[in-house]
Amino acid sequence: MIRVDNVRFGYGNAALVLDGVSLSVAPGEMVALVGPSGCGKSTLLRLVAGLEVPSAGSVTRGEGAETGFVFQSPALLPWKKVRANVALPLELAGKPDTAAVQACLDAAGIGDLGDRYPASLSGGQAMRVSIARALVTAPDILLFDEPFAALDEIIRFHLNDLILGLKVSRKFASLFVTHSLYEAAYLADRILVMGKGRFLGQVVPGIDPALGPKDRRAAPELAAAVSAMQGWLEEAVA
Ligand SMILES: Nc1ncnc2c1ncn2[C@@H]1O[C@H](COP(=O)(O)OP(=O)(O)OP(=O)(O)O)[C@@H](O)[C@H]1O
Repeated sequence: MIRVDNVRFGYGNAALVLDGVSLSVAPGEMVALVGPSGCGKSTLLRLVAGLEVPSAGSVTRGEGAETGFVFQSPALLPWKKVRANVALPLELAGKPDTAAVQACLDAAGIGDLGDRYPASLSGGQAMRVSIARALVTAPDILLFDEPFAALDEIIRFHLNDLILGLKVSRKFASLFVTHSLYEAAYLADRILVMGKGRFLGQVVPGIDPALGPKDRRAAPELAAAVSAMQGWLEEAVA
């Protein structure tokens, strides 16, 4: 669904931010990107979204693939009710669909908040609205850029489980940028560890998908995946 082939990219005449990066994401697969601040994770997402163009190499998405974005800031329009915020991508595409909006509110666990204004929501609820808005066009690809970094840990755990459920029910392919090695191990099928402008290595947690949240968080595979990521990152700074 996503293929990045030997991409090089720099902003303007500045030094290269990405220097020969390749990755692929299969339909329904979630790949996490972790790495130190400034290594180029967000830039890579922008290239995959088509917001930037590589100076060498190529980025391809599945033919006709619909792409959605979830950022750290929910960026809701304060003068519109929750329902209207979620409906916005469909309105902009000229394809209003009230049932799809309600289905996405339900899927995000906020089926009863459609008539509220953003100012009345908690941070976790606002993020759920942002997720519902990203789902409303039934995307084949979802790009997450540190979506839960500003939220407290318990809310973050709930949202992690929401994403795991949606990944199965909505079947999108996704790239998930996070600073949390633990979150990456909990969510992703595969984790790509980045150093400055390039990949250092890959970690496959292999946690049994049948495990419930409590057992998943306690799984030895999760701890092993975090430790493997730490290994790659420490080697890079050594
Ligand atoms: N619009 C821009 N113009 C010029 N340089 C930029 C721009 N955006 C990012 N950069 C630079 O590109 C490099 C990579 O930035 P990027 O935001 O992709 O890193 P990141 O890994 O996502 O960082 P963080 O984890 O802190 O969000 C940094 O040196 C940054 O200063």
